[in-house]
Amino acid sequence: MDADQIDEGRARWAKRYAAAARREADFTTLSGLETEPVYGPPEGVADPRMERIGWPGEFPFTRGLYPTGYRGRPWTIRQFAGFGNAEQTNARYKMLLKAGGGGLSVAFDMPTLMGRDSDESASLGEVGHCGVAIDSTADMDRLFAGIDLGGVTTSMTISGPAIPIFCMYLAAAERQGVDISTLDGTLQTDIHKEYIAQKEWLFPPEPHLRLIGDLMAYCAENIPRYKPLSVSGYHIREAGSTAAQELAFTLADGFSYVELGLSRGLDVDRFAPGLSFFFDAHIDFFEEIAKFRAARRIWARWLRDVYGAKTDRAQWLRFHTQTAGVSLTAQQPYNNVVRTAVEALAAIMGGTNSLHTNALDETLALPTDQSAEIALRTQSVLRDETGVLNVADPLGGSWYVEALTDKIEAEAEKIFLQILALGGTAPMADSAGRGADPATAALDAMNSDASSEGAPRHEIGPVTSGILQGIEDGWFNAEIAEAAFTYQQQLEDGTKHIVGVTELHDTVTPDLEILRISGDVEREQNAVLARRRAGRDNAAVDRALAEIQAAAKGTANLIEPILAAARAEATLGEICGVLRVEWGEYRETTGL
Ligand SMILES: C[C@H](C(=O)O)C(=O)SCCNC(=O)CCNC(=O)[C@H](O)C(C)(C)COP(=O)(O)OP(=O)(O)OC[C@H]1O[C@@H](n2cnc3c(N)ncnc32)[C@H](O)[C@@H]1OP(=O)(O)O
Repeated sequence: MDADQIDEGRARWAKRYAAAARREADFTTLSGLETEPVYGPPEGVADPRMERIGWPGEFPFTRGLYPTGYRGRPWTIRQFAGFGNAEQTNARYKMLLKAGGGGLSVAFDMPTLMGRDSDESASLGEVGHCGVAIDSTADMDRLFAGIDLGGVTTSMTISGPAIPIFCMYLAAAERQGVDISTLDGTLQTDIHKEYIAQKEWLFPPEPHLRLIGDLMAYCAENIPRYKPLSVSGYHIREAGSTAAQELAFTLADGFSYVELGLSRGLDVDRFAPGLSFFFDAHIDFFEEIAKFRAARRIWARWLRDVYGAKTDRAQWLRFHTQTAGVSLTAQQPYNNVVRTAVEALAAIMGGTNSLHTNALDETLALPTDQSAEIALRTQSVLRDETGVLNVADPLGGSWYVEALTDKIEAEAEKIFLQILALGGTAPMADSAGRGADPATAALDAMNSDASSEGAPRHEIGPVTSGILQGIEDGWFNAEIAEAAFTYQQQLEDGTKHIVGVTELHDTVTPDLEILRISGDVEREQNAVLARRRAGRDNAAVDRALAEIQAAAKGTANLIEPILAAARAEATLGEICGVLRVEWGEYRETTGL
């Protein structure tokens, strides 16, 4: 880019910055030096990289979504939490909010994640262990008692039974007197990553995608601020992928949800702002920063050029980050505070919108009050003491970070080509012999005759076709397993290191006191559930379940009937049970 174009860009940014809302705060260094809100190439100097780097707040958003960076608003401190019963978790939420948490994030227990009631035999021994047990709307009432759902953004981490849980949340908000059309928050809902990595699905992919399409349509129409999807790379990375695989698989999943929205006739500028993302912040500081910056750039380009999004908001990639659970060690666990701080700093340098910092004991159990407080304060220290809020994208222009951002983007594009090929889209090199561009190939496929022979599944989108085929073939599993195996070998042959595990074993650190969940939680939850079933209007529940069944057999949007069932205190197991009968359960093909 020549010097004039760069200077025009700087002037454009300065205008937007001046017009944007900013916090009144001190943005000098610790010793009082003034800082600029953003730095760029010296005036009058050309830089060919600027096409890809740009300025904060404008396409391709490599440097962030806002001209003000964190001067406008710091990231949201959003600590993922849930354990035991709804009252115990409610107390933890109040503690987190009092201690400076900016938003809520619900961790559900395994029976809830699998769409089962606490008193089903499959739930035995699991109730309240890895999160909170939610059986029906009354549990949501208890979970958020004393917390105004109209005044807080809540993220709910659940994908298989996301829709019934969402409906219970809406019903609980209604009971608080909140106008549900004003709700803001995020539901994970990302079923692709369940098949690819986390393995908590209920049904085969097609009915799950139908449910997600129903949810996207419902939210775009009725709850415009709500984010019905948090497209998640976290679990892909934690399962052992590389950074580039995490980036590529996650963005491809995101493209697939865009294709789903388009296939339902929805307006991309209306529904795309509801797609948010969730990434891992692993321990390689610079690689992670590059990954986050590349993510924004790739997403903006595909949304504009392939899927036709016109507004900034529809081109924005907004993301939550969690520090890498898999990088924590049971050995010398206090070192985990250091790892988490470095990973959190990478997320911040990468411009995360929301952040969870892991607690030092999370590799052993759910956090205690004390370890949860240290995790939260790790973010407070970074935010309030280190000066990271002063400058947008402070590493932008670094030779290393920009080169790594380009490299990881190129790696992701190679993977997009593989995914497209799995779905039957065969991108061609251009006439000049340059490599195939996956975005162009996807666009061509989108525009091709959907019903033409040899274009399998293009009616659902070229990326979706590839993902579904990759899931069916076990391709994603195999790719992730291969990457995990390579890393494990590198640890064993001494190429890579983990302090306290592969080296430096001696320690004076005693064992940690960890949080243990009493078996009483399960017994009490089951007793409460039995009383609730006996006390509700069972005829109304039966009617609501029959409505769900009828809608599932046809094509009507399922949100309203599931919401009616949630209002009637139908349980999660009952709602999912009806759908299991209609749609069956998914069994994966495994293979390495
Ligand atoms: C591992 C574990 C497991 O598997 O068990 C998990 O999955 S845990 C998974 C846990 N997952 C999560 O917690 C997901 C969390 N995700 C989210 O909260 C969301 O989807 C998010 C990433 C978009 C973040 O939403 P948020 O509300 O916290 O933050 P936002 O970035 O949207 O900012 C809030 C508002 O401030 C505005 N805003 C922000 N920064 C600026 C700025 N500099 N200038 C002007 N306005 C600004 C935004 O546009 C928005 O307003 P407006 O709305 O008007 O634009």
